[in-house]
Amino acid sequence: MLRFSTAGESHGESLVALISGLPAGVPVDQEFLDHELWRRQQGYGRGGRMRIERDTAHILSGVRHGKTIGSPIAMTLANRDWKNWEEILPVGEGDAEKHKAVASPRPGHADLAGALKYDFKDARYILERASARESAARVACGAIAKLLLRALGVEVASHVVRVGSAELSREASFAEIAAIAQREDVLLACVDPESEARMKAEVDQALRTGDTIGGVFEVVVHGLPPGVGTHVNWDERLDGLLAQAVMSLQAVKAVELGRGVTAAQSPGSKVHDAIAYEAEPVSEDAGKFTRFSREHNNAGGIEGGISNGEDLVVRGYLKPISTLRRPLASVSFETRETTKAAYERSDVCVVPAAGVAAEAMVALAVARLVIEKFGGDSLRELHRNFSSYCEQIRAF
Ligand SMILES: Cc1cc2nc3c(=O)[nH]c(=O)nc-3n(C[C@H](O)[C@H](O)[C@H](O)COP(=O)(O)O)c2cc1C
Ligand SMILES: C=C(O[C@@H]1CC(C(=O)O)=C[C@@H](OP(=O)(O)O)[C@H]1O)C(=O)O
Repeated sequence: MLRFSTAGESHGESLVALISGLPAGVPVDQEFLDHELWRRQQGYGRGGRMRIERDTAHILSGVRHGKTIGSPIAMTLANRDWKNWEEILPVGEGDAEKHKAVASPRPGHADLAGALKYDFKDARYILERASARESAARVACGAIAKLLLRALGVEVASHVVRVGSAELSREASFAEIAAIAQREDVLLACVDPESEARMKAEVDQALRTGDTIGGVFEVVVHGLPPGVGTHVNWDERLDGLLAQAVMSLQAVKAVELGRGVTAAQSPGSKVHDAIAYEAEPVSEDAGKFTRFSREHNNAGGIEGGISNGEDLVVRGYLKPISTLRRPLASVSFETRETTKAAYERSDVCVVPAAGVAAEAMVALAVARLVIEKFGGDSLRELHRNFSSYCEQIRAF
C-alpha cells in the first residue's frame, strides 16, 4: 500500500518526508523533484520567507542509481530560515529569554484552537507545525507519485481559476494547464493573460490595504483509465479519497469535483454527461480508453466513486490567508485584554502554490489506488498489468 508521512516544524532544522509502497524500478529524477518544489514556492503575493528558502529534496534511502528499489524512500528538505531561529526555537532546553512568544492568537490560524488543545500560552508551539511549510514535504512525496503515474502515461497538472473576485473567463485545455509547469514566471498560474491581470489586481489591492486574498485552483489528471476507485465501499471511493486529500491542505475550505457546485443548482438534463458510441475503434495512440464518449465532463471524470476515463477535475477553494498586516482583534493570552492579532510577516496570496501542493496530494491518492488495483513489485510488472487491463477496456 502506498503510504506517506511528513515531520518537521516551519522554522526547525529540516522537514522530513517518508513514502513507502512504491514498486521497484520507478525512475526518480532529482531535477524534476526540485522543479516541483520550486513551483510550490512561486506565485505573485508570496511573502519574505520565500526569498530565504530554496527547497531541494535530499534523498536518503529507497533510490539507487536513479530508480526506486521497492524500499521506503526517506527525504529531508532543509529550512534555510532555521539559522535565524536556532536560538529562538532551540530543540533542547534553550534560552527562554530569547524565545519570541506568539501571545495574541490570529483569527483563522490554528493558534487559539491549538493552544487550548495542547495547553500552551504561546501559539508558536502550534503554528510551527500548522504552517503550510509542511506542504513542501508533501510535494516531494507527490513528485515521486507523479513519476510513477507518468511511467503509465498519466499526467497531473494545475492552474488557478479564481483569485478573490477575479475569475478565469474561459475553459482551459489540458495542454494549456500542463504548460504552466514549464513557465519561468508563474505569476498567478492562469492560462489566460487577461484573466491573470485581473487576478493580479486583486492581489495588489490586498497588498496595498494590508489584507489577504483567497481563490480557487483546479487540478486535472489526464490519461487515467476507467475503473480506478470503487462504489462498493465508502472508504474506497475515488471522489471521497480525492476530497480528503485536497481538503487536508492548509487553508483549503471546500473541494469541488467536476462542476459539483453549479450542478447543485441545475436540472439533471443540463448536468449529466450524455453517452455516445464512436464509430471507429479507439487506438492506443489516441489516448482514449473506450469507444464510449462524452460531449462534456461535468462529472469531473468520476461516477459512482469510479474513474470513467475522462479527465479527473478537482477544485480546491482557499480561504484568504489569516495573518493580516492590518490585524484583526484578538485577546492577549497573558493579560486577557483586547489587542491586535500577532503579525511578523506573511504571504498575501498562495493560490498557485496551493495548486502545486494539491497536485501532489491528488497524485498520491491516485497512485495509491493504481498500485492497489494493478499490483506488482516492479514497475515492469505494474505496467504489464496496467496495459493488459487497458487492452481489456478497449475491447469491451
Ligand atoms: C502554500 C501556503 C502558504 C501559506 N502561507 C501562509 C502565511 O504566510 N500566513 C498564514 O497565516 N497562513 C498561511 N497559510 C495558511 C495557513 O497555513 C492555514 O490557514 C493554517 O494552518 C490554519 O489551517 P486552516 O486554514 O486549514 O484552518 C498558507 C497556506 C498555504 C497552502
Ligand atoms: C514557509 C512556507 O510558508 C509559510 C506558511 C505559513 C503558514 O502559516 O502556513 C507562514 C509563513 O511562514 P513565515 O512565518 O516563516 O513567513 C509562510 O512563509 C512555505 O510555503 O514553504
